[in-house]
Amino acid sequence: MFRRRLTNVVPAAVKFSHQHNKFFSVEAAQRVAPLTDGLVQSLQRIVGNNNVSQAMAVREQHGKDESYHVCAPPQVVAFAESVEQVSGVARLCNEHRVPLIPFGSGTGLEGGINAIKGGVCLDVMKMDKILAVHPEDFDCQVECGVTRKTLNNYLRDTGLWFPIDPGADASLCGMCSTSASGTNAVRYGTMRENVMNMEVVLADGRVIDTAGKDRRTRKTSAGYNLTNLFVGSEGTLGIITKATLRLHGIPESSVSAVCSFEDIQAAVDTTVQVLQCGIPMARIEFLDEVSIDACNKYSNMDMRVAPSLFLEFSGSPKSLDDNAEIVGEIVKMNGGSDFKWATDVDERNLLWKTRHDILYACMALRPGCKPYSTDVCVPISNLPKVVVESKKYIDEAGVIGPMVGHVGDGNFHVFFPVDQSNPDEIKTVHDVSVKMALLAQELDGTCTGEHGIGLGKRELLLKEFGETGIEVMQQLKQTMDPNGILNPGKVFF
Ligand SMILES: Cc1cc2c(cc1C)N(C[C@H](O)[C@H](O)[C@H](O)COP(=O)(O)OP(=O)(O)OC[C@H]1O[C@@H](n3cnc4c(N)ncnc43)[C@H](O)[C@@H]1O)c1[nH]c(=O)[nH]c(=O)c1N2
Ligand SMILES: CC(C)CC(=O)C(=O)O
Ligand SMILES: [Mn+2]
Repeated sequence: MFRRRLTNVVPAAVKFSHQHNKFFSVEAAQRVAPLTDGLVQSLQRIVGNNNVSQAMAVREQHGKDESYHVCAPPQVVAFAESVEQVSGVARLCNEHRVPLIPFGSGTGLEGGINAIKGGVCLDVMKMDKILAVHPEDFDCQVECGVTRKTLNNYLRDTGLWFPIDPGADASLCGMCSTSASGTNAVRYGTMRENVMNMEVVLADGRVIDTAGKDRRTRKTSAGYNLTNLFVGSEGTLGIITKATLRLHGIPESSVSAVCSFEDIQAAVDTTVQVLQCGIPMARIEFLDEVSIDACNKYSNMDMRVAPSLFLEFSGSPKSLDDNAEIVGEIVKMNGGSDFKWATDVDERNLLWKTRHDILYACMALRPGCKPYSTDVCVPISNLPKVVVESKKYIDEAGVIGPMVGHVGDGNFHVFFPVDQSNPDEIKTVHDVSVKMALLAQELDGTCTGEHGIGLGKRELLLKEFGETGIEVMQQLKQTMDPNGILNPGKVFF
């Protein structure tokens, strides 16, 4: 049979292995078996001719996310329009032992969609229907391509919203697959707490509902928790085609504020004390002085350039006043000042848009660079130590590393703007990132609170779980995907 060779044109790139402390080229990992014309034709039969593309521009667009990980294009991109098509593509790839990579909105930060072993990228964004909203039960069901902003626009007149808010307008099933969260997690939890059920296509094309068909209960004791097995599985165990999500009532009133501190210790101590007092914060986000400076420039703001907290209170007007007063006292006790209140909706939206755009503000500090981001999360009482030590690591390494954090969850990020083509630079920031993660792990924390493992944190996962823990995960993977077709090379080596 005639075989067409689809070469993977991958820019010279490096992948760092700290186990062996050396660099090796991603290109080596990219030498993959060619796809047959027959397989491409079968794909066209399943999803339609117009939904299969081998154009280089389309492949490159699907071979990278928003991070510094170098583009690794799939050999072909297929666009699915129904669960039957997703199932057909999975069955085909499984029969032919071809890698299959689910693709949402491509906003991930750990190289989760990069096709490091070639294969078929399955873009599911055309499956974008909001299937049901049950306002009386506070839940809804969406197809995988619906984004969080589309859902919230749709819900606008219901008095309900879906609060999980990664800065990007990500697909809701991509968010399930990375266990995403954001600035509202301190009040509403992460994707884990807000997904009730999912329809998932398995590697061999079978379709399951993780909590049983049409189940949408607040609680369940029925069998194993398959829903939470798939949340955070990063496309390695199945393709999520629908999600049933919890909704929440829009609070009666909200007010936001910014306040600043002399040093980062004071800002983070304030956070810990506020939470320990049991104040039900709607949001509490930390930005260091480098981030504030970047925001001022990018978002045209005039905040004092100092370590700061962005706060939000919500609830009844009376509870807002009471809580804001207590927090004000704690801020003052820690030497904080310069409270700026945002009461009307436009002012509040501007403040949170500034926060959500921070990645782009920080990237503007070094135009042309890409973000390498850290994501450690620790028990709240250990947060001050990890933040302060991390700042020292950044300063010692002499790199640009703005810090921002969902500190109410014990989670924060450093964004390093890096030149993707400079291995020395990547190694320098990687070393800082590993030191931070090891410290967090030592202090009962995790290397990733919300971005996932992808390509970038596989060795840290081994550290976090130990060999037996990883072995159990690999046994699960082997059971569910015996031919290893689903997003190979992610989460584990
Ligand atoms: C500016 C900005 C700001 C933020 C963030 C990004 C950016 C660009 N993020 C990260 C990102 O938005 C988050 O990881 C999303 O969950 C990714 O969703 P996508 O749909 O883009 O998945 P994307 O397409 O990038 O895929 C990510 C992973 O999920 C898998 N996948 C995607 N769809 C799937 C499906 N239907 N079934 C199975 N697997 C699937 C992919 O294979 C891949 O492994 C983030 N995150 C966060 O948690 N908190 C934050 O604060 C932010 N902030
Ligand atoms: C670190 C990032 C790039 C995005 C993020 O998670 C955030 O802004 O909170
Ligand atoms: Mn974040």
